[in-house]
Amino acid sequence: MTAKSAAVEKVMRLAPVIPVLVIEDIEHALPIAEALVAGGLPALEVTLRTECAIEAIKVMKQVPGATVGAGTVLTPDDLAKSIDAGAEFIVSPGLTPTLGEAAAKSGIPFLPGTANASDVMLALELGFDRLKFFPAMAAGGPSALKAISAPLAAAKFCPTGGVTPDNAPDWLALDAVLCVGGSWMVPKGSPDVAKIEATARAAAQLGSKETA
Ligand SMILES: O=C(O)C(=O)C[C@H](O)[C@H](O)COP(=O)(O)O
Repeated sequence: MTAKSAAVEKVMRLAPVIPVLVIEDIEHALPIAEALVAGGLPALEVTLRTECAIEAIKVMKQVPGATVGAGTVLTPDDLAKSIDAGAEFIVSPGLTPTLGEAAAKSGIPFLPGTANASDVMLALELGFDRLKFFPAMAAGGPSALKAISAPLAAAKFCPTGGVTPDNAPDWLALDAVLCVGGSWMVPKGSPDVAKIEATARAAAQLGSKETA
């Protein structure tokens, strides 16, 4: 494993699933984070897709046991804002040299997005080998990732995008997969915390990868 990716691997091994969160109302941030952590999913990815996302990162960090990261980080500016808010890891749907260099310079655990062999080769060139595979199902599903990782065995992945409780076991069965990401635990709208906790608990049982 590369030195740059060691810290993000720790985040990937916290649980089999990283919930991908779109927080529309800041009042939802705390109850959602509490329910997910109580259900056994401590790593939380707050996407920078909504106005209150940065505030939501700050709020969720107050939950004991939560490891809160920023998702949909597209630019060095997004990266800086996320770090200022206290994000503990960074997820991006893709990878550019500019973003990769900024993330490396900051030293924050970084999970860049890749969708094909060339993306993975760029990530490896930049020193990252713990990667998001996005959009996981649309990019070909488990068979595509299996094929990509045959010649690029140094890379390990968090497939995200179209992952469901039904197909997650197929992903988690791959040697190249350390965890998956998904939004299914937290549907849109006012949070039903009991339901979120129960869905999180089921997700946490999906089969975690022990540290080798
Ligand atoms: O926002 C980002 O940074 C992304 O890369 C996209 C998200 O990871 C997916 O949209 C989650 O996918 P679903 O679980 O299918 O909802």
